[in-house]
Amino acid sequence: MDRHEKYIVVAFGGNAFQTKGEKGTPENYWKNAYRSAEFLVKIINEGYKVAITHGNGPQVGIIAEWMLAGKKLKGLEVMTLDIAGAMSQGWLGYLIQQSLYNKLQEQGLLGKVVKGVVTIVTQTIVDKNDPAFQNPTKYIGPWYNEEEAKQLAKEFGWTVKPDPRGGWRRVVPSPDPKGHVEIEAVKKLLDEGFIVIASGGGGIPVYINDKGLVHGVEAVIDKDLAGERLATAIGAGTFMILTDVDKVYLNYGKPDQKPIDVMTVSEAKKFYEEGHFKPGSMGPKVLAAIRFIENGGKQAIIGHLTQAYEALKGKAGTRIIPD
Ligand SMILES: NC(=O)OP(=O)(O)O
Repeated sequence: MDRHEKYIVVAFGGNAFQTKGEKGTPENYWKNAYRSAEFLVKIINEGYKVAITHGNGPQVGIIAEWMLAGKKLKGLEVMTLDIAGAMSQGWLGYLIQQSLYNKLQEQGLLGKVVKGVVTIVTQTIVDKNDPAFQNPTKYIGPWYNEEEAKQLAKEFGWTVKPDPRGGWRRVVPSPDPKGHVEIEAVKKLLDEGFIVIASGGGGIPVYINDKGLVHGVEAVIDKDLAGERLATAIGAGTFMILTDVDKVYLNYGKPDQKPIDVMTVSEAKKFYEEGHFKPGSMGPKVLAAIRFIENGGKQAIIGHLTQAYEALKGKAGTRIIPD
């Protein structure tokens, strides 16, 4: 596939909305969304056509808990996890959409550099027989202590596991994304000069039946793996994954940890197979980067949200490039 040098997919991690130790108040969500928008504006101002995706792990779990609270207090019905995923796309998409619109407006870029910002409720196709449905691995919602987590598991039939980052959390199935139902709309809007927020939270997991009809399934897809599908499908030259660490590291967290500035896709695969990158953390990010390059992408970048612009210029983050 032809690659468009100036098309870029940017994947926002959790710190785009909430930073460590901070309460999840609306004020904090807005503050962080505006901060994230600021980094994007610098990239947009250089003529990049930007599609944005984002995580939803904490929020989709919180939505599920709000529903359970509503059931307990008022007997309200609980929606399924795919519907909770759709809600999270609206919640987080709205925050990015409005903050980015306002930043572009303030800087006189709206109507000149871009026509507008739009969020697409995006459905991500998975295989309904994906073995991931039998082995929940995706952490969602808040962190608990072991006792609380086990009590909630008993009460609501959840699966809970210790999180390598500390504490215990609910885990749900996370099937491998294949593509997006709305991809042609994403391409059209980008070509027409809109900034597009798509595949939020990895997209709403759906399968397509033998009549070609779409149906939701209960899961949460990894946003970086789904972001790769998006970046490859639109022919983006660059796929940038923004998180809360400055670079990819070998032996991360150990006394001999070593930051990586640049690695070829073969080197990335070797390190991945050697187990340098933790599942549920750097693992899927590096895997998404490997897939992007193997599918014809020019560069994948993994770096800190606040260094997005510098990373795009090769002055920060880790670049994964073809051999
Ligand atoms: N869906 C998803 O991958 O979300 P997080 O990145 O927040 O875990």
